[in-house]
This record gives sequence, structure tokens and C-alpha cells, in this order.
Amino acid sequence: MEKYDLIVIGMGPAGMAVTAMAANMGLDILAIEKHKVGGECLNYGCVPSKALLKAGEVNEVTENFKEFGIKFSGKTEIDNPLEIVREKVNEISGNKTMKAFERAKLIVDQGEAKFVDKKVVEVDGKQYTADKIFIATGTEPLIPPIPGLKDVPRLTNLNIFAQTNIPEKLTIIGGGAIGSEMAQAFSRLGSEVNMFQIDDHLVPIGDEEAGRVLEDKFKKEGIGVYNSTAINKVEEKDGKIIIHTDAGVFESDKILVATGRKAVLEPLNLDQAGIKYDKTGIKINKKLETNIKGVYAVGDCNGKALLSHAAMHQGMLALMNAINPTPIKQFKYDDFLVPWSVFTKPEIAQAGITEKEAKEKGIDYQIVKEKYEDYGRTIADGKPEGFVKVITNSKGKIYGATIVGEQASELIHEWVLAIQHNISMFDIMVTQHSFPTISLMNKRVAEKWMMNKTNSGMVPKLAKKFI
Ligand SMILES: Cc1cc2nc3c(=O)[nH]c(=O)nc-3n(C[C@H](O)[C@H](O)[C@H](O)COP(=O)(O)OP(=O)(O)OC[C@H]3O[C@@H](n4cnc5c(N)ncnc54)[C@H](O)[C@@H]3O)c2cc1C
Ligand SMILES: NC(=O)c1ccc[n+]([C@@H]2O[C@H](COP(=O)([O-])OP(=O)(O)OC[C@H]3O[C@@H](n4cnc5c(N)ncnc54)[C@H](O)[C@@H]3O)[C@@H](O)[C@H]2O)c1
Repeated sequence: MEKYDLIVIGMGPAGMAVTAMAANMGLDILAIEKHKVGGECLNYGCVPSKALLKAGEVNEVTENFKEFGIKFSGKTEIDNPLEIVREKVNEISGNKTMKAFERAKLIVDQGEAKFVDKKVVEVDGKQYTADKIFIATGTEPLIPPIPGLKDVPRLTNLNIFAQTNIPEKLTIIGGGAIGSEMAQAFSRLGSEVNMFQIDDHLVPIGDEEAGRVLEDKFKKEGIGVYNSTAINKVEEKDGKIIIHTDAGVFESDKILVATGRKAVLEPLNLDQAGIKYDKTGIKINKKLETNIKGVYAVGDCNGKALLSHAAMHQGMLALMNAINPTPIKQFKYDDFLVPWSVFTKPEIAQAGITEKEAKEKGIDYQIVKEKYEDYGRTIADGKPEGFVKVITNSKGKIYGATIVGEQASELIHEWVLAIQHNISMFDIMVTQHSFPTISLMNKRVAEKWMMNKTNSGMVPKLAKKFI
């Protein structure tokens, strides 16, 4: 049996992070990928979705030239954006990605890896062993038990980017990250989109007010948003998809299901190795190790955070734990904040807790908010929708930040840094930000927090006395 220092199962962001770092350290690695290197993120997720959103954005900008005093006498025509998306994915998956794994042994597209013992893995009839094993097998789309849905031709993120045409009419089930991003991308490329969800605002894991800003924009762009709407039946008639909902009956050419994810663990044969799991994923401790010493589960498959950066971060932490002989100084995944961003226009981004979570936790908090419509740069750019909202307290401790608006996904990192490293509102306020960047919105919020303190109590009295 071939023996390695470590075996990685699954080559998405989590497995790639472990493999690239371990290869760089000169370790002997075997990485097994049943399908394509890059995993969900590169092949069917983050990358193609962002590329399609970009195509939609380009089309939308062209259609709105007149807002900038520019006449455009032609009309854009949607040709082959999905083909371009696939070309971009191929370009990234080629040498650019594979170079990092030159020093690892890769088994790609030869079948699924499964455990035959605690430290023995089999693929394509051959067995391999290692001291440390990293499971990084991700998730798959979850199809809800809506009557008829399993019997109609469905799109999920696994096949939507393989389509040849932009559908004339598209129904989307789900108003989360995937549903929202795909609704706007397809709508801006010409589809008539209706989206349905059981939650009461878009991007339901986030701040409600931010979800409403996005919903207003979607409605202005002609997207039908049906919140808190039960879907009773889905059927196919004469090649069309008919969806029966509490809000009425709707017909479309295609239906996209984006209703969350599930870990598919049966093929791994985890019971054979005694590795514990439940329906949320593989069970781990804070050090990302399963109940079997030396076997780690990183990324989406442990169900802790369904995000690429979290998957890569977990891969890095678990590898560092695996090579560290001191049991005390081990990295714990929940010592690190997990921000997230949804890449619609406007974008929504979150660091730390939301206002609702602050309320639920009984935290003595205050909200400070700056609107994009009150800042020169965002007005000049024609991007007045949105706000930066910070959950803080009178001492300036920062608990969370929600941003909805242009470049929210970039602005959020200042708040991630602040929360993780205990930087206060005062610190942000006295940090110069270049004018007129959109990031200056962050400083303006901190200034507002300070102004709220200095316009009452002793400060005005003392100022008057000592001026
Ligand atoms: C449409 C869409 C858009 C997204 N956009 C973003 C975004 O903008 N930002 C973000 O942070 N996240 C985004 N995500 C989420 C992100 O894709 C996932 O969080 C990320 O891919 C998880 O990485 P992973 O390595 O844990 O798993 P995956 O990427 O799912 O990779 C797991 C790999 O394991 C392989 N595998 C599974 N079982 C076996 C087996 N038994 N043997 C061998 N190989 C196996 C699979 O083939 C797969 O390649 C998006 C997801 C979707 C669907
Ligand atoms: N920009 C990003 O970071 C990004 C983008 C896409 C996906 N992702 C990741 O992928 C994961 C999956 O995304 P997602 O959008 O599939 O899930 P999600 O958990 O974000 O949203 C699920 C949506 O499905 C709806 N829903 C669930 N069951 C339903 C039913 N029976 N009928 C109607 N609506 C129903 C919910 O109301 C909700 O709107 C997310 O957790 C996210 O972390 C991230």
C-alpha cells in the first residue's frame, strides 16, 4: 500500500489550500478529486457566478448611458455570455491553478475516495494510507420536497452555467446568496425573472434593512420578488415550467433551485473508519479534527460556514494544527471572524453580528449609520443606494457591521479587522482614509459615532468654557 505524509480528499478551496501549503512545505501528499480540481467554487460556484454577474453589469451600464449624459443610438444584443463564462473558468483551471500542485500526487476523475479503515483510503480499487487525512468534500444542492419539483427538468448551480441560451423567462426558488446573484445576472442579460422564497427578505441570513434595499433595486430592474411565499406544486406542460404558489400561478422556460446545500457523505464510507457525522456534516472539534485523531474535516463538509474563504482558512488552520506537536497551541476555527458578501448590485456584506443578533443576545448596543445618498462620491458615481451600519456601544466597541451598496464587499474588511483585533470606532475615526474613496464611508460612520458623543453631556459645555 502506498504511504504518504497526508491524504487530501476533495480538491475544492479547502483541499487545494491544504495541498498547496503542504506541497510548499515539502510534504509527501496524495490529493484525490473525483471530478474537477477547483471544486464547486471554481467550476460551478463563485467564479462562474461572478463572471456572469459582470456580463449582466456591463449590459446594464450600457443600457443606462443616458444617466451620464451619453447618447447611445444602438441596442446591445445578448450573444454568448455563458460561453465566455466557461472560457474564463477554463482559463483559471488550467496552468494558473495546477502550478501550485506540481509537487503533489493527484488522482483526478478516477472515482470517489472512500475509507476502508481509520487511516486507509481507497480509490479506483487501490488503497493508500497516511498519518494525516483531510476530508474536504464540500456540499451539493439541496432540493426541497416541493410536490412535482423532482419530476421537472431543473437547473441548479451544477448545470446552469452549462446552458447555451439565456432563458426568456426564469423562475428561481430561493432568495439567498445564489438566488439573488443569479436573479440579477439573468435579469440584466434579458431574462424575465420571478423569484420565490419562504423567508421574508432577500439574503435572509443578513440584515433585513439591507435585504430591503436590494429588493427595491430588484423591483426597479423588473425582477419579481415573492417573499414568504409557499410553493405548492411544480409541473411541466408543453415544455414550460408551471409553478403554483400562494401568490399565484407562474409560467417560465426554466427553473433554478437555490434553496441551500447538503453534505453528501455516504460515498466516503465514514462508518468504516468510525468517523462521526450528522445531517449538517462531518463532526469536528474546534481544531477541525474529527473524532478520529489525525483525520480532519475542512470546508463546507463540516457545515460550519459555506464559504470559500472560510474553507481555505480552515484548510490552512487544520494543516498547521496537524504539523504542530504542541496540543495546547492549536488554532481554533471559531477564533476567526467569517465575513460574507453577496455580489449583487448593490452588494451586501456582513462582519460580526447583525442588529437582530445583537438584540437577541441582549447586548447593550447602539446603531450608527451613514447613507450612500449623503456622500459626494457615491452621488457622483450614480450609486446612491445603500448604507454602512455599525453595531457598537458608547465606548466604541464594534460588534458588527452591515454594508449594502457599491463596493460593500471591499469596505467590509476594515470592520473585520476592527472586530477581530479589538479596534474601536475612535481608532477608525482617527485613521485617515483617502478622499473620495468609497471606503471613506467607514470613517464617516466613525465620525458620526463621535459626533453623537460630542453633541451632548459635558463636551458642549466644556468646549464653550475653554474656547
Ligand atoms: C453559485 C455559487 C456561488 C458561490 N459564490 C461564492 C462566493 O462568491 N464567495 C464564497 O465565499 N463562496 C461562494 N460559494 C460557496 C463556495 O463555492 C463553497 O463554500 C466552497 O466551494 C466550499 O469549498 P470546499 O473545498 O469545502 O468544497 P467544494 O468546493 O464543494 O469542493 C469539494 C470537492 O470534493 C470533491 N469530492 C466530493 N466527494 C469526494 C470523494 N468521495 N472523493 C473525491 N473527491 C470528492 C468534489 O468533486 C469537489 O470538487 C458559492 C457557491 C455557489 C454554489
Ligand atoms: N457571495 C457568496 O458568498 C455566495 C454566493 C452564492 C452562494 N454562497 C453560499 O452557498 C450557500 C447556498 O446558497 P443558497 O442561495 O442555495 O442558500 P441560502 O441558504 O443562502 O438561501 C436559501 C434560500 O432558499 C429559500 N428556501 C428554502 N427552502 C425553500 C422552499 N421550500 N420554498 C421556497 N424557498 C425556499 C430560503 O427562503 C432562502 O431564500 C450559501 O449558504 C452561501 O454561503 C455564497
